[in-house]
Amino acid sequence: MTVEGTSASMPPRGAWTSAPSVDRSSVTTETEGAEGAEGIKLDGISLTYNQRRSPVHALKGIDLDLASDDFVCVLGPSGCGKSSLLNIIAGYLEPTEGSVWIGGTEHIEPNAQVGVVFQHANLFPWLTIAKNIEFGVKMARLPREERKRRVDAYLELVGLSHAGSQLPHQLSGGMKQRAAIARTLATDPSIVLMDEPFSALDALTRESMQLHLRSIWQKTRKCIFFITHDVDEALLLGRRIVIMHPNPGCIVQDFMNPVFVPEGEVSFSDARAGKEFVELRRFLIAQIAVGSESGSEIENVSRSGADKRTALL
Ligand SMILES: Nc1ncnc2c1ncn2[C@@H]1O[C@H](COP(=O)(O)OP(=O)(O)OP(=O)(O)O)[C@@H](O)[C@H]1O
Repeated sequence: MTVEGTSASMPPRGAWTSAPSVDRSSVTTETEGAEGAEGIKLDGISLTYNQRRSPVHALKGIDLDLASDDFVCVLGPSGCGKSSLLNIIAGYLEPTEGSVWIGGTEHIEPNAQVGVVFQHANLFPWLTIAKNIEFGVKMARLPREERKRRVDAYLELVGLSHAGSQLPHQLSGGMKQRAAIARTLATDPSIVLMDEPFSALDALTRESMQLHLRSIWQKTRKCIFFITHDVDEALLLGRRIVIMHPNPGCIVQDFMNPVFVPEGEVSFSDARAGKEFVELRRFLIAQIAVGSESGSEIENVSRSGADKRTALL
């Protein structure tokens, strides 16, 4: 596949979705969500925030089908509605129009099927890492042995078996974020929503977290909806990539990632150096820039992700 220069013109859709390096056999292409698959189906989602001065049309006509084992990375300029969409899938926000289907059931409020990981770990500072992870599992009212088994399993999965008895302040930023991921996964959600989970980490820790997450996904095969501003991160992690544009927020690209590298095949640094990776990165940056220009009006009034979440919760 060749992506020319930094032109934002779209390549033929077929060339992106039939990339030979990607196995689409388990990816939902039909509207399975409403019929019983455990993925997500977004059906005509629109969202308008009713501000006092003028309404903000944050999302319009979003249709998306995700398979139960999809790892989709969502890219787009600030203010294009990524977090709003995540909050709707989580059940924190009600869409103005449209519906969310998970496992054949309309999803209208937060429940244990959907786990969320935010930019900051938000661990309880007075609980050990093991107790933090156990917290969500306790809510599920599982027997004590099962809780312990889960906590141990998820500590191991995120590489924190040695740190279960420590308090959050004794851990590095990356370890805290791994603990937050373990806490979410331990409740066994079928869908994991991640809103820029690594953006507060330094470059080295971030890469190590990316490796961890890819490995976790390959072991658990959960459906992951991952928002990022980092094009490289999307290309390294996402088996599928969605690009949104603002004003109002909509999906302009949705394709299987032709440069996705399964664990153990090529290192991230080798993957990044690949010709196709470089061309695709350039193309995606240009795509995002086009959205950024068309959405400059919205961008000016965009509030920080943290503010919005505080306002919502
Ligand atoms: N609670 C709110 N009230 C009013 N407008 C909001 C609210 N939350 C978000 N918006 C607006 O909705 C639009 C989409 O915002 P959203 O946060 O979903 O975008 P985003 O792509 O996640 O942005 P970023 O990448 O900066 O986090 C923006 O114009 C934003 O200002």
